[in-house]
Amino acid sequence: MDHFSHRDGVLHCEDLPLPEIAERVGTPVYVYSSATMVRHAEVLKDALAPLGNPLIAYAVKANPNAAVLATLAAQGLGADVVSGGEYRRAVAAGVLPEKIVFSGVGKTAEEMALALEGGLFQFNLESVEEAEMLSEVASRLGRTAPIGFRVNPDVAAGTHAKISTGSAENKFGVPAGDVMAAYARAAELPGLRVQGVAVHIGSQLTSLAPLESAFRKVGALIGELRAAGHVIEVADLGGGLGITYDPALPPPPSPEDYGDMVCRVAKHWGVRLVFEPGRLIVGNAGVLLARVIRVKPGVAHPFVVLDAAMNDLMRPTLYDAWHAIEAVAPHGGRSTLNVVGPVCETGDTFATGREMDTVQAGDLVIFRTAGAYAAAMSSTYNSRPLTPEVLVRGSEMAVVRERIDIDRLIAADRIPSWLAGSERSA
Ligand SMILES: Cc1ncc(COP(=O)(O)O)c(C=O)c1O
Ligand SMILES: N[C@@H](CCCC[NH3+])C(=O)O
Repeated sequence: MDHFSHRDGVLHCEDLPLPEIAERVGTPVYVYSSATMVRHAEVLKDALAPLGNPLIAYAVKANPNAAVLATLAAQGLGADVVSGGEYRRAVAAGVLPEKIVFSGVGKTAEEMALALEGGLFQFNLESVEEAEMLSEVASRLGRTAPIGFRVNPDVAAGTHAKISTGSAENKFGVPAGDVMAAYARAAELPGLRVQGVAVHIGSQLTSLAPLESAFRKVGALIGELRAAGHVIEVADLGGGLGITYDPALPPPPSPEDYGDMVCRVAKHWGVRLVFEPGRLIVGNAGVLLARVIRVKPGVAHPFVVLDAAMNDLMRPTLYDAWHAIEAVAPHGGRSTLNVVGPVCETGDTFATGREMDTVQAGDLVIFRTAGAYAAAMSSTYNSRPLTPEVLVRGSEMAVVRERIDIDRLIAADRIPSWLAGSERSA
């Protein structure tokens, strides 16, 4: 069921008409459906239930809003974090530390200490150098760090090059040929307890084949590691399952298909499985609601200039990503349009030659599938305010991030004293 649908000719989020949100909070604004997030969490839990007691550690980077994290924590989900900031956000929102995995190639000693003191399920390490640093930090704190290495299985994920992580040339993970030596070294380090293995090959994967190939390599590796005397009780299979952006394209595999594949491959590994889904849980639970500032004539097609821009939604310019754009209260016609924002970059283009609802100045539009890697990647480029976020539940709404306005941004800047004699102070 789609929680963003038309009722009486107007798009609603659950039971709330989107124009009401625009009126109360202004535009642009991110709008999230609580019911969609809960349903996605439930569908995934059901799909993975045959695997025993898997840990579903939501990838916080997809949408780190505290209200989103609290919604998912209430569903029993843990968190996959990649920074001290994400760790702190997750814990502050109610995620249990024992359900947190810490990923990422560049954890600092401070971030390691934070997670060791607060507690976590596992560090996913990406190099021997990192293992050595973690052992030192843990020893200094009188703790033992539970670890697994993230292996780079060298499989082509078949996704956009900028979000592919499991090929040999990517910075992520320990190369397959170095994995046994990495575990041997970790076993010697006093501050570490080897417990698992991890893999993650990329995001927005639309085929199960590369995932299955990576997981089979992990299965073989578990056998080799055990034969070498390591205790392997955990396998973290990462995230990456794709979602529908363009309904005209074939749908990605369902969570059920994914669960069946994992069952076939991993059910008898004798480990606790961990999953790190991000986009799958929140991607289709959010839209970006924006207003048309004006429609400007163009040579090939008119330009629809919105009050949202690339600083609010980076995905189109960064990955050539396609997001559905729809009028909130369609007038009935269809047109071929270029949809752009006000930022001074040609890349501030959301769609070129898009056949879509005809719109005029003052109309509201939405970008669908803007729950993941959208608000999370926004900035204040061009001194634009940071877009607020709203969570809807039924006919209730809550502003879950305020608009960070320009006054706050100006107040955060400092003019150094050595400029005191300059013209501006005259
Ligand atoms: C280590 C790790 N885990 C999980 C994810 C979440 O990926 P997705 O949102 O595609 O499920 C990512 C992002 O690619 C990641 O780098
Ligand atoms: N930011 C990317 C996904 C990155 C996944 C993180 N490893 C996107 O919007 O598709």
